[in-house]
Formats: sequence, structure tokens, C-alpha cells
Amino acid sequence: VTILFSLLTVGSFAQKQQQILPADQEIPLKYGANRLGKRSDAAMKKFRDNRLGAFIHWGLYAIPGGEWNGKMYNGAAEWLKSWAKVPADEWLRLMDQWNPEKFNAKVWAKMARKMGVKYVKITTKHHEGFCLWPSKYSNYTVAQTPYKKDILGELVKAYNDEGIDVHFYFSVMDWSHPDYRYDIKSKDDEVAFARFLEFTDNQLKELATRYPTVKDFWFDGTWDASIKKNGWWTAHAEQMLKDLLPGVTINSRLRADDYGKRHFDSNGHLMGDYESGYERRLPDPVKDLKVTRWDWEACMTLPENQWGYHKDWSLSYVKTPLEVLERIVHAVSMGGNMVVNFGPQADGDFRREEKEMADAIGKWMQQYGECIYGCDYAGWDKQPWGYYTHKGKEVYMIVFNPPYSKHLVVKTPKGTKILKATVTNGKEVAVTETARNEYNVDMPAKAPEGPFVIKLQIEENVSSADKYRDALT
Ligand SMILES: C[C@@H]1O/C(=N\OC(=O)Nc2ccccc2)[C@@H](O)[C@H](O)[C@@H]1O
Repeated sequence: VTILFSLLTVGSFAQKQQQILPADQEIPLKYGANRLGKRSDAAMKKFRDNRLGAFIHWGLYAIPGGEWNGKMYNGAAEWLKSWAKVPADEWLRLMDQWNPEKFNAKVWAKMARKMGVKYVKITTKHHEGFCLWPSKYSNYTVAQTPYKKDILGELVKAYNDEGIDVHFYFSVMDWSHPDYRYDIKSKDDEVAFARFLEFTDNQLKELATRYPTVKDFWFDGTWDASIKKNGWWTAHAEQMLKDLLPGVTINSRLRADDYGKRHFDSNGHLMGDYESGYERRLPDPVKDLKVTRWDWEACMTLPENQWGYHKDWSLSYVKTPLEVLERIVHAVSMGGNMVVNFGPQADGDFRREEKEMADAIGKWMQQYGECIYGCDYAGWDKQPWGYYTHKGKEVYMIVFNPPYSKHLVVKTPKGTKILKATVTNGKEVAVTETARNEYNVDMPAKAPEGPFVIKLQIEENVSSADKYRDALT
């Protein structure tokens, strides 16, 4: 009882605090974190340096687009089967209508390149169980639709040809499979779920071998008790993919440890290669600086919560391109990646709002992308005018809120001096030291129309004669 109590206490403590327990208090885990700290290999560096990605949520749900039997549901469109309580066999009959006549993988890839994304995460199979590839382990795939062809294969080739990395979204929870269980409550459940995990292994091996250029697996649909009670399998799935595809990255959402703890194990260590809990939310730039200790990737939707295509976006607020841009910069400023979602229409084209957003982001990234790609957390105190990112000997100021004072207050860490400040077009702006490690960086005389970047040349570990006297309070 004591051991169980202490485990539960540790577990809940770690869950709330994600605190790293002193090594001598750590509990032994067979299926906990395989590694402490960030991965430092080239494949993870590429994942991190990419910084900006796009999500593609595309499946049968795009056909009804949030409406079933004449009733509009304002929940996430890719969950319509659940909201409308549609039986699996009836839902999967949507396959007879799957024939995206406007689909052109090359057009999608060019749109992604113009937006400036360095990787695209594609839903190979969402909760509904419909596979965008001709899986030989399921009857619910593109091969059994009027379209017939391997959509996933076409997309992998088209994106890779544009120099864009491809990541696979994979939902473990599969509403089409008779052996899926939400919980394990009997021997029968155990036997059925074992068959289900074998089916899942087969599909993962199939994806890894058919599409060996895939760089990442983003697991989803892993929150049910059935998975949490099979933490061993989540560790096995990660290792199986890493054996098949050396360098591949795996998100934390796959993992559950010996006690069902997800993302961070019972000792508070991150499982997988990057945290994937920031979905439609971001860490606070002052209160949540703990996230800078590990790799993480956020993902976001344009509406409040629509991943798959929904025909009526008037049901919630739709973010402007500027609001999308600020979230991208916010994530990178805290050492994270940002993945912006697209929910293609059933015909294979994109809705106007998504095309306009991609175009606007692409224009900004073309001019200022150097403050995003390959950049990281600068470690400087957040200021109201915007965000910092850091690369090599440079710190970038990304200005979203220009002040009436016409100068931008910058507080540098102890021993760090600002040598020069230039606007991206090369023009210098004045830098005035106002106090110890405090500066006013002037706004450019003609402030750009929208968010812009000032590049700071810095010198670190400078010990200068301290000309400032602190008040003797
Ligand atoms: C990216 C999204 O991922 C999902 N679910 O994610 C979560 O449940 N996310 C979550 C839940 C609790 C905490 C943090 C994130 C899916 O159900 C949804 O359709 C979409 O594919």
C-alpha cells in the first residue's frame, strides 16, 4: 500500500509539475523516457530548424463537411461520425463518393512551398479508419474508392520534389476496426485489443516501408484507457519505427509509461522526441519558460476548432493571417515549431480563406523568414512590442506592436551588449543604452505596414566597467 501510495503521489506530483524528481527519488520505469534532454542528431536538428509546418486533415469527413441528414453540427468536422452518432458501416459508405476530381498533388506542393513551410504533416488515417494509402490490412482505403490511386504516395513524392519534408499523422484509435477497445475490462477485450495492436503494427510497418522518406510520425488517438494500460506497446511502436527508419522523430502524444502517464513519464521526463500537447494553445512567454528545456511542436486551426473541412466557418471566429503569423513567431520565440492546419475540400481543392492565409504567410516568410528558420529561444525577457528569436551571433526582434514612444525597450542578459541594429532592408536604427543591460532601439523612420524585423548584432560575456550605481533603498 505504501509503495502504491508513493507511486500515485509521485505520479500526480510529476503530472502537475512536470518536475524532474531528484535522481535518487526517481521510480524505476520499463516504459518511461528513453532519453534525457533534447536529441542532438542531424535529423532532429532538421526537424527543429524547419520550424514552420502545415497540417493536412483530409478524409471521408470532408464529404459531409460537418452536416449530416440536414443537420449542421458545429463540433470539429472530422468528428462528425461521433457527433451525429453514425454507425461505422454507414459512415464508411462515404467511400463510394470519394473521388477528388480537383486533387493535384503538385499544386498542393507548390502552395506549400509558396507558403514557406518546410514540412507537411498528412493524416494517413484519422479516427474514422479511412486510409489515404492502399493498406493491405484494411478494406477502408483509397484503393476501394472510385479514385483508386495512392493519394499518400502522390503527396509524399510531390512534397519531397519541392524539398518539403513529409510527416505522417496516424490515429491509433480506429472507429472502423471491430477489435478497437476504449478500455480493457475482460479477457475478451484483452484478446481483441492484442489483435488490434498487431493490426496497428502492420499498418505502421507498411507506412514506414512504402514511404521511407517519411521523417516523423505524429501519433494521435492515444488517450483511451486501453492504450494507457498498454504503455509497453507505445514504447515498442516508437522503437519499431526507429529501427525501420533511423532518425525518424516521434511525438510525445504516442507514449504512455508503466503507470499510464502520458507525454511526460512518472519521473517527469518527456517521452518521444518532442512535446505535442500545445494544440490550439501556446505556452505563456513569461510563465511557461520551462518548455524551452525540451523540443516541442504546436499545431493550430484557423477556426476555433476545425481540422477537417467544415462547410460553415461562420460558426466560430476565423483567425486572420496576422493572428496566424503571431502564433508562428510566438512558438519559435520559445524554441518550438508551429504547424498550421489545412482541411482540404472533398473535391481536392482548398477553401478561399486557406489559400489567402497561405499566400499572406508566404509573402511575410519570403521577406523575413531568416528570423524563423533555424532560430531558437533567445533567453531575453519578453517585451510588449513583440518577440525575440535567436540564431548564431544574431538576435531578431519581431515587432508586432510598435510603441507611441517610437523606441523599443530591450533588456539584455548580464554581459550581453548590443553592437548594432539593422532593419531587414539593411538600414541601421539607433541604439541608445539607457541603463545597465537596457537599451532603446529606435523604430525605423518609416515603420513598415505590418510586423517587421530588426536584426541585432550582439556581443556576449562582455565585462564592462559598470558605470551604473544602484539606489541604496
Ligand atoms: C490534431 C487534432 O488532434 C486530435 N485530438 O487531439 C487531442 O485530443 N488533443 C489534446 C487533448 C488534450 C490535451 C491536449 C491536446 C483529434 O481528435 C483532432 O481531430 C485533430 O486531429
